[in-house]
Parts: sequence; C-alpha cells; structure tokens
Amino acid sequence: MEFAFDATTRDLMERMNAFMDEVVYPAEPTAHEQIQRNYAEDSWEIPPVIEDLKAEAKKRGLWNFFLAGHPDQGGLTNLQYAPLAEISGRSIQLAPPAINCAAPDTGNMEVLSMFGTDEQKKQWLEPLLAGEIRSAFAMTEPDVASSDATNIELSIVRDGDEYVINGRKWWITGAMNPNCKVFIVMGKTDPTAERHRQQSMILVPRDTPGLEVVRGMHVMGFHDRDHGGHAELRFTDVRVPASNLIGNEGEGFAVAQARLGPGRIHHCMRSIGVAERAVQMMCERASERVAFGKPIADQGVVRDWIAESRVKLEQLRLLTLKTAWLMDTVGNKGAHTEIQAIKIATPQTVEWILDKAIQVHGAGGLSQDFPLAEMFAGIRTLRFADGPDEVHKNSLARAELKKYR
Ligand SMILES: Cc1cc2nc3c(=O)[nH]c(=O)nc-3n(C[C@H](O)[C@H](O)[C@H](O)COP(=O)(O)OP(=O)(O)OC[C@H]3O[C@@H](n4cnc5c(N)ncnc54)[C@H](O)[C@@H]3O)c2cc1C
Repeated sequence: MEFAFDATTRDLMERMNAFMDEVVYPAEPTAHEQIQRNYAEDSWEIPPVIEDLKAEAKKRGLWNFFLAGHPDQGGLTNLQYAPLAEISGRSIQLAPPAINCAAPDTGNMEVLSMFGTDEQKKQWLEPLLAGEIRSAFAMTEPDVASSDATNIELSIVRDGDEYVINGRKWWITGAMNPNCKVFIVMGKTDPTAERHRQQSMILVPRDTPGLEVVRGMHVMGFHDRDHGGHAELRFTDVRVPASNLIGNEGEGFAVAQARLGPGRIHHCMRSIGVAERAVQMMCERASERVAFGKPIADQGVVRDWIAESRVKLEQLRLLTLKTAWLMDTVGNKGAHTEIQAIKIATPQTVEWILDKAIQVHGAGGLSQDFPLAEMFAGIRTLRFADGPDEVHKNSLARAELKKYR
C-alpha cells in the first residue's frame, strides 16, 4: 500500500484549503440566509451564492476532480481525489457543488462518459461537466422494496422510434431543482428476461410531457433545499426517442453497478470532512463554555469523546485511502469488499461523532443555529442511499464465509 500524496495532490490540497478559507467559509452565512428564504418562500432554486462559488472555483482550476481516468477534464485518480473531497466535506452544502463534484451529477456524468453515445454526450454530458445544468438518477420506487433493484416496476416499452414510460419513483435527489434538466431513469424493458437483464436506463428530459414532479420528500424535517431536495416523480405515457436509451436494452443493472462503486466512496470521503468539522466545533465549543466551575473541555467524559472521535476518524480515513488506492490499482471490482466495508463503517462512525458534538453544544446543537443537526440527518440518510447497510453487510459476509467453506 502506498498512500503518500503526490506533488499534484499536495498542490491541489493547498489551493483547495485556500479556496475554503478565502471563499467558501465566508459564504456560509449568506448561503444559510438564502436557504432559510427558500424554506419561507417554498422555493427550490439553488442558493445563488453557489453560482458565485462555482465561478471562482473554475477560475482557480478546482473543477471536476471526481472524473477518474479523464485528466483532460480535471479528473484525478481516486487516491488523489480522496483528500480533496474530504476538504470539500467540511462545508458539505457549498463546496462539493462549487467544484462540480456533487452527487448525483457525478455518478450521472460517469455513466454518460462510460456508456453514452456521442449525441448523448454532446447534449447532456458537456453541459454537466461545464456546471451549466444539473441532473438526477431515478431508480427507487415507493411501491416496491428498492434495495433489491430487480423489484423495480417502472415500465419502458418500445413503440416504433420511441420508448413509452409509465411508473412512479421517489427519493430522487436533486429533482426539485428547476435547473435539474435531465433524469437517468431505470425501469424494465423486458420483465420476462433473466432477473438481471430485465432493466434498462433511459434519459428523460425534465420538460417531457407526462413527467410530473409531485413533491419534495423531507429528511427528518429537513428539505435539503440547498441541493434540490429529493422528489417523488410520476411518469404517465412519457415518450422519448429510442436513441435516449443508455447502452442496450437489458444493460440497466450492469450500468447501475458501474455507477455505484465510485459514488459510494465519494460519499465516504466527504463524510470524513463532515466529521472533521464536527470535531473542530466540539473542541471550540467545549473550550468556550464553563459548567460547574471548569471549562466543559476539562470534563473527563468530553475528553473521552474527543479522543475517541480522533481515533475513529483516523481509522476511517485509512480505510478510505486503502479503498481508493485499490480502486486505482486493481479496479472497482477488485476493491468491492473494501468499498462495502467503508460504505458500512462511515455513516455509523460519523453519526457517533456528530452525536457527541451535538451533546457538547447543549440544546443549541439540535437547533437551526448550528449545522450539526442537519449534518446528522444528512449522514443518517447514507445508511439507505446507495443501498441499506444490511444489504452490504450480507454481501460482505457472503464473501467472507466463502473463504472458509
Ligand atoms: C436522502 C436520500 C436520497 C436518496 N437519493 C436517491 C436517488 O437519488 N435516486 C434513487 O433512485 N434513490 C435514492 N434514494 C433511495 C435509496 O437508494 C433507497 O432508499 C434504498 O436503496 C433502499 O430502498 P428502500 O427505501 O425501498 O428500502 P427497502 O428495499 O424497502 O428496504 C427496507 C429495509 O429492509 C431491510 N433489508 C432489505 N434488504 C435486506 C437484506 N438483504 N438483508 C437484511 N435486511 C434487508 C433493510 O433494513 C432496509 O433498510 C435516496 C434515499 C435517501 C434517504
């Protein structure tokens, strides 16, 4: 294992840290105000300050790091990207979109770059890479247990030069944002085929007749209005050209698998940044306030939380770096077990750290005056997003048992 950061990474880390200090952190109060206004006015527009941050990030050459294998577009290796994604996670609402490295667009851009036709790339990938539009990925359905993607029921039926789409989706991240211009939709083209060959993926532009954005879902009371929420969608006789299919009929499951490996580790990298911010806040708050005659930081139990947080964080970071290094050296398939391990470990560890940071803040930690409660809700969702913990544990245990049977 060789995790030492190379000169390119060290240079980018320095520039990224400068961008955070000079531009991103100072923009947080404005963003908070704009997001609160969105709640009050029931608007799903992305806070305008993010456009300013994007322009500045682009100018500084901090753009599209996630696109492994495409250095011409700014893409880095997974190991190079890991510390940069972590730094962006310290301001989780602002920095990832500022550098055009936010989910779900990153996964969608990977899909288009791997499986898209020249025409699809021109129409959708180019504006996504330029940060001009955003996109969403629609797989989960309200009516079936969607952790098992073979359950998906939305139908995609060929009719001449078109496909006709009918069905429902929910939890579609980013879809409330009016600038989310295209959906990658997974459905069934052949329900009679072998279980993993029934599904296909298709591009559906937002303005297609019959596509209805029904409502935004709430996450423990938060709407995630900073990044376009999570929408319920209804498709009623939605017609798109046959050329909108991604890959061939029956390849949807394979495309979904290819999409999820990098996406899962990117969440982990950013979540480590979330946890670092929480530790910083915990230490600062504990040092500022006095209870029962001494600073809260001098209470043994608080020191225990701070020490445990540091130990857990270092363990998490090392496993993330090992996974990134494996993805770069033996490929996403070869790193499958580690991707699952880090996907399982990260949310539960970061939840633990956030819980302690909230406790140190007293009741204020649960309130809108600090970002901790919203960060907690966001991290909690990662135990479902990209598949629930239990599914990953099952699969990891299966691989482990295989060694001894
Ligand atoms: C904030 C957020 C954003 C999301 N964004 C998107 C998005 O952009 N696009 C999208 O398509 N989806 C998205 N999702 C949906 C997410 O991918 C699904 O919630 C997830 O795949 C689980 O599917 P489900 O909710 O239907 O749970 P179900 O499949 O109904 O599972 C329920 C529970 O059953 C248990 N279970 C299931 N399988 C097993 C097993 N093999 N072993 C043991 N227990 C098991 C688990 O405890 C699981 O939590 C998002 C979810 C959230 C919360």
